[in-house]
Amino acid sequence: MAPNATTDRYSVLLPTYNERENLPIIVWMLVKVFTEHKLDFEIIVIDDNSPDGTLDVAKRLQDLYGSDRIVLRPRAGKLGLGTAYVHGIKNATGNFVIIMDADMSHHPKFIPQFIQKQRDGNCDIVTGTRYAGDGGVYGWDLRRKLTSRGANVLADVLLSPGVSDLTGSFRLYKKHVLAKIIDSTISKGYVFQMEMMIRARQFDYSIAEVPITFVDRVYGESKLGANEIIGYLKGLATLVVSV
Ligand SMILES: Nc1nc2c(ncn2[C@@H]2O[C@H](COP(=O)(O)OP(=O)(O)O[C@H]3O[C@H](CO)[C@@H](O)[C@H](O)[C@@H]3O)[C@@H](O)[C@H]2O)c(=O)[nH]1
Ligand SMILES: [Mg+2]
Repeated sequence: MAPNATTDRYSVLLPTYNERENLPIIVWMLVKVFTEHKLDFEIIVIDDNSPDGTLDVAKRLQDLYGSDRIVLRPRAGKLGLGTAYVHGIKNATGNFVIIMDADMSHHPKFIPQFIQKQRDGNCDIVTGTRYAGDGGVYGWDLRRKLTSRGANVLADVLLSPGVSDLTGSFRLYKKHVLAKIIDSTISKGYVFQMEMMIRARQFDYSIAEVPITFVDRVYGESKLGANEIIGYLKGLATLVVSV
């Protein structure tokens, strides 16, 4: 079902590190979806001084689409995914914030479903899930599938927040809800997404799920290396002790 037009504004946070091929395509897809559904939006690009010149591409997109639609929030170096969201939300003008990857693994076609779901239940958070309903993952090798499943199961067993995809990062938040959750988080890297759900449950925010298909990137490479996996495990251990 397509959401109706309202005065709502959606701020999309796109963290980028070496995404020069992907950025123009994802931005075009986002503009198309929001325009077709007559929804007000801005796209905030948080680039960490990518060596491949992603920021130059972002500047050209800003010239093309306008600075009310494309907002640049660059940082001086690679400071991690968790803090990129924190940085990106600072000047967000929407009353809703959508967090998603810039490499098209998160397809903008799901956004109207997120919005409809949010409106149906006036939910605080809508989270995409690869691990319920029609959700799924395409293009990952067995090692990556096991890593993702393992990370989810481990977090679920240790912290039980009742969300089927704890490490997913395609989500819609009421902005004041996201700001409050961010204020209470301690994680810096990929574990940030998981901690967000734990904090949301602690604050008793309502969370709805939308099944999504996650398709592995075509251009560029994942930044989730061994260091991030070790960081995830350390972050999880810290959370288990602290919550
Ligand atoms: N600014 C910034 N962006 C970053 C950084 N690290 C990664 N990104 C951006 O964050 C997005 C996700 O990074 P990927 O490297 O493509 O992640 P992935 O391996 O596909 O992992 C996906 O699945 C994980 C769970 O299984 C998720 O936890 C993760 O968020 C992501 O959705 C991309 O847009 C990428 O450019 C960073 O340090 N800084
Ligand atoms: Mg990716």
